[in-house]
Amino acid sequence: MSCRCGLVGLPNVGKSTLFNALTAGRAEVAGYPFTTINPNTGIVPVPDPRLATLAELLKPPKVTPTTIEFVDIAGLIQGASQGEGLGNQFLAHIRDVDLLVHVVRCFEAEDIPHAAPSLEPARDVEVIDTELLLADLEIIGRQILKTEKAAKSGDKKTLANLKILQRLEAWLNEGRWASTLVCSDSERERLAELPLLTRKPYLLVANFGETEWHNRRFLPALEKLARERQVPLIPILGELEAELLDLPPEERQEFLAAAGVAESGLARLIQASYQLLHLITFYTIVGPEVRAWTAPAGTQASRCAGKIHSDMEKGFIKVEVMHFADLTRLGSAAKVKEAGLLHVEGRDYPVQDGEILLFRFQIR
Ligand SMILES: Nc1ncnc2c1ncn2[C@@H]1O[C@H](COP(=O)(O)OP(=O)(O)OP(=O)(O)O)[C@@H](O)[C@H]1O
Ligand SMILES: [Mg+2]
Repeated sequence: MSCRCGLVGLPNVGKSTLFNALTAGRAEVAGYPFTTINPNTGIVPVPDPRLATLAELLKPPKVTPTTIEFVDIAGLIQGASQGEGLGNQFLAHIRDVDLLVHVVRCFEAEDIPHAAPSLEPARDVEVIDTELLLADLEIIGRQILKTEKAAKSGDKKTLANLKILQRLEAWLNEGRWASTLVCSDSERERLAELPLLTRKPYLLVANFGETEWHNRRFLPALEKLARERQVPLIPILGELEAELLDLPPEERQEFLAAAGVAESGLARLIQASYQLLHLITFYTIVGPEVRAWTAPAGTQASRCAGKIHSDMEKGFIKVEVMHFADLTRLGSAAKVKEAGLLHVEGRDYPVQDGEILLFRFQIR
């Protein structure tokens, strides 16, 4: 399923710190570059107010949130696309993820070396983004060479391929991202076959120290950049949030509030990632368990059943559907049915975000 979020950025910007804060994990964190070499992977529960409301209403013994996966990747440096650092190897790890979470350092610390002569987050973002663009340009360049040879035959489809590749090359050369190139469906399909980094959904995380959080020194430049690029920007006190993990959740909130943070940046990051991946949440209420599940928007009911159990997909008969909003407004499944708001759908039904599903199936 498509929901792997990769933490990328320069070395020593706090990727592993953030990963640990997200996953309550124990990835190695240290004040020297390239601490992380092999990617760390962790499964993270998705904070979900609707699930909390269902739990409150139905009081089931067991409540299971849905999850999303984060991958802590090694730091990239300038020249990575040319093999600097562990260059291409790290880029390969980035190709494996579905979403790029670009972590940028917004904390001064003399004892923690920075990959650039000064701390300038907006420029640091450009350094990494340029490497991603260059890596894509290399792929496109190779494809163009190959396609040019093949196009000599005059084959129409090959000529069309060549055209979109050349258009994308010019676009990337202007510093723009493959994801923003306007193209036809068939062109999009062609580009989807290539392992391009700049086609992936992308968001920026600004990892602040407490001093910088309060003086807001780096924020305006990053906000401007995020606006221009039309990407979400999530400011976060990464180290503080990682340290608070040892405390019970209520106390965490108190500490964050004391540091001037209204809402945990981690929760915002998880939710933003979820949205960018165009995922929906559906719910099941079976026996003692209320559970949230994730699927890409538009997934058919039988495929959703398959996420729960392959037998449910194979033996799918129908699905009874009600909406979260109706259940919480009316208070019980019986009342939803009485009001005529429970509908029965077949295997091709595209499941909507917030629906509560009861699958009917036979074991074959
Ligand atoms: N918000 C922050 N404020 C202050 N220090 C921080 C913050 N976030 C991380 N650090 C410190 O920065 C150092 C580098 O952190 P970390 O190992 O998480 O970076 P990384 O990006 O994973 O590095 P690498 O690319 O080498 O794996 C650590 O000493 C960590 O404690
Ligand atoms: Mg690391």
